[in-house]
Amino acid sequence: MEKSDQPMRAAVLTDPEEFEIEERERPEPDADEVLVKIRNVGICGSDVHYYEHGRIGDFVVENPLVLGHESAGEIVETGANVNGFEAGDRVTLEPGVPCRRCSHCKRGDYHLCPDVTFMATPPHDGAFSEYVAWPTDYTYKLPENISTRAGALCEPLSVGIHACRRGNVGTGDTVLITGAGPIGLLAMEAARAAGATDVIITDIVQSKLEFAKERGADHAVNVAETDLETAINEYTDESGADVVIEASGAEPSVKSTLDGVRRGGNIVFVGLASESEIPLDVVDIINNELDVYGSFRYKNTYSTAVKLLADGVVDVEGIIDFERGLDSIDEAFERSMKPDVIKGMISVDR
Ligand SMILES: NC(=O)c1ccc[n+]([C@@H]2O[C@H](COP(=O)([O-])OP(=O)(O)OC[C@H]3O[C@@H](n4cnc5c(N)ncnc54)[C@H](O)[C@@H]3O)[C@@H](O)[C@H]2O)c1
Ligand SMILES: C[C@@H](O)[C@H](N)C(=O)O
Repeated sequence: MEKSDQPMRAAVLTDPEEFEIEERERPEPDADEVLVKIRNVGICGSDVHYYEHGRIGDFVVENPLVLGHESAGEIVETGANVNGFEAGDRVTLEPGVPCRRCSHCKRGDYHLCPDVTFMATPPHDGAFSEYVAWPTDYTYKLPENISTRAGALCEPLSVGIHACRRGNVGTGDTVLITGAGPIGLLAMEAARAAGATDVIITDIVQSKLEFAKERGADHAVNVAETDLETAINEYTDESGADVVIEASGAEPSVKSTLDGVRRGGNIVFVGLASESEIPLDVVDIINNELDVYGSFRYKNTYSTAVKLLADGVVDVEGIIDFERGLDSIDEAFERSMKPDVIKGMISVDR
């Protein structure tokens, strides 16, 4: 067991586009918590957004903040009441911890808890640091065959799994995924795991579409050059996709979901558009009896993500473009802003 009276290093966002590596007190695990030595943390688009703009909507970085919510590492200490976990266990951390008492939590919709503490969402610190103390009920063991790099990406995979569950993706389905970023690509993995036999993916960056095809998309449509409806009609014998998962957050893409879905099909909105009000043809939704779902974060997906990874049903590590140590976090964030980059990974003890 490591000594817990030593300080730790953390990358702290002190100003827009400025990290400082600070020495901080190492957290003490509470009775129901484990202390985790963080190994890997993925860089998410929301981290990059806070880095660039200092805010996402109503969430404003008012005080220095540790970013990072896609994390995995190794337990080094356990709280007094902890059972079932021990030092040396490699784990992934679900970043949202709810109150466990409100009506949403009690209904099982803990991801909708208004008092959730979500890593790297102001004012709560995230995981770009050497240690994090975390409650065991939001901590998941990684079997031997899952790396902590992959374990960290249980987070965006969870977003994909939840979106597929919301859209009821099933065996033999044709799924249209708009946006081939990390969320779109991992939604594709989740859709395949749920039984989708045909996946059509769109983007406006050709290299991302080529990458999506290498990763198994049946068709990749560059919607900057090709009309989506025409392409979908061609690939689905005029019927449309059973499920559309909007994972770009781009306004034209949000609108085009109605062109891609079949009559009676499902649309799942995952991507967060910069404009929250986007006109959609309600008569079209009624006449075609479409089911339209919002998909917010996830619930009860981490165990599934770990099982899918352990069984080799999904791949997440393949989306990592580059890996950097904590000291190179500025460079990693600058690089993550380039449009052809999919996923940067911080390896804390690199
Ligand atoms: N609902 C949730 O819980 C949740 C969770 C995580 C992320 N998100 C959101 O999901 C979206 C995707 O996340 P990401 O990390 O993959 O982002 P990303 O920016 O890496 O990927 C978005 C992709 O969409 C592409 N794109 C842009 N315009 C397009 C268009 N008109 N048609 C098709 N593709 C287009 C971009 O080129 C990019 O490849 C973001 O809006 C993010 O904020 C939502
Ligand atoms: C769910 C998570 O990946 C997302 N970026 C959020 O902050 O809500």
